[in-house]
Amino acid sequence: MSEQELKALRVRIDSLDEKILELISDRARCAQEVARVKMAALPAGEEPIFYRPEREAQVLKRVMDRNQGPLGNEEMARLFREIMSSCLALEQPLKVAYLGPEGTFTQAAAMKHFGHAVISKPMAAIDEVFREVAAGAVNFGVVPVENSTEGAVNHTLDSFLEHDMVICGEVELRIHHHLLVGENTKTDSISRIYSHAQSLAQCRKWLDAHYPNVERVAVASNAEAAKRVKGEWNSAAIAGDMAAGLYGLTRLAEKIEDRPDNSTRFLMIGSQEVPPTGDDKTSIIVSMSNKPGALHELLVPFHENGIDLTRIETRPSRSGKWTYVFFIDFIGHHRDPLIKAVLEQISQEAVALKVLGSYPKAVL
Ligand SMILES: O=C(O)C(=O)C[C@]1(C(=O)O)C=C[C@@H](O)C=C1
Repeated sequence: MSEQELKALRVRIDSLDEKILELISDRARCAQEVARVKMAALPAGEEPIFYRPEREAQVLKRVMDRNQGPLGNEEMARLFREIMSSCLALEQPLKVAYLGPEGTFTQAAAMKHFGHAVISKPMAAIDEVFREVAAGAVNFGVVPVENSTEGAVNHTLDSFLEHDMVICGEVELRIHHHLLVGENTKTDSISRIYSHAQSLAQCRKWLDAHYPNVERVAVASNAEAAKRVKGEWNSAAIAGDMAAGLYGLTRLAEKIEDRPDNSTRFLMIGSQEVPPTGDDKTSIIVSMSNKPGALHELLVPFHENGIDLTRIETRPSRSGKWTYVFFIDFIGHHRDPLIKAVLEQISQEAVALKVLGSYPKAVL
């Protein structure tokens, strides 16, 4: 390519950037207008709701449907995700609590779902995220709920039994783990490997093969593990990209998770109900009486009405020995007439039924 061709292309890029800049600014002004309209339409004394997850899901889906490349759908949606995040911040900057410290996969999930224009607050434990949301100190919380290799995150499920919380979104994140060390650490000097228990479990086979005799130490999060090894010459951490970058660590080995499709699903929790989008999921908690066939009775209405269950999890109910609650996720919104009827049917047999929330299926 000649210098002249390159110059001409850069002139074109400059001119396109100017148009994009103008269009983004136009869009941001529109969002400011939206905020004005939302405030004007408000009955006296009510708090305006600026964040509209159902609308955001529609915007991102529309972008993906219309995209003709060369950028991929996910890439394009990610760009629009950030534009929308900045537009919302003009209306109202969202405050989001997540399972910290900084650099955790939960923080990465929060950014993937809300974009980077939020005020994010790391919390030390899952229960603290719930409490922060319940206290109204933040608008939303982000917590992990299940991993494709290791299963349910029980702390999160149990927190739903203790707090009245609405699930208003979900996001899935591909989890890649790396073996990270500080500047002066050599491969053969490692005598301890820190990580979160779930991450150690997700890399169990790799660790057995490469570091069978090295002590594995479970800590509160992978970011906490990364933070520790920064100052220790004989230890390593298992953590992801964000933590590696944040603490300036070196990757001794990359993508060491045992399963290449290792993914974690995260939930957004708040107090705001989300209207239907036509492509939603619902999460419920049900407790049945302790009698033979109870689980069958619970599942029959879903089967008979052709409702797609995406997950069922059992946890001790905490209100009696050997009694259980079921966490069930299924496709549909609790305001859909068919889902309404099914929930009605189940509640007649159930000891208790609580809808945790209906929310748009993850777009990104
Ligand atoms: O449509 C709205 O209600 C808006 O506030 C605009 C907008 C956007 O930028 O598209 C911004 C924030 C909302 O969460 C959803 C969409």
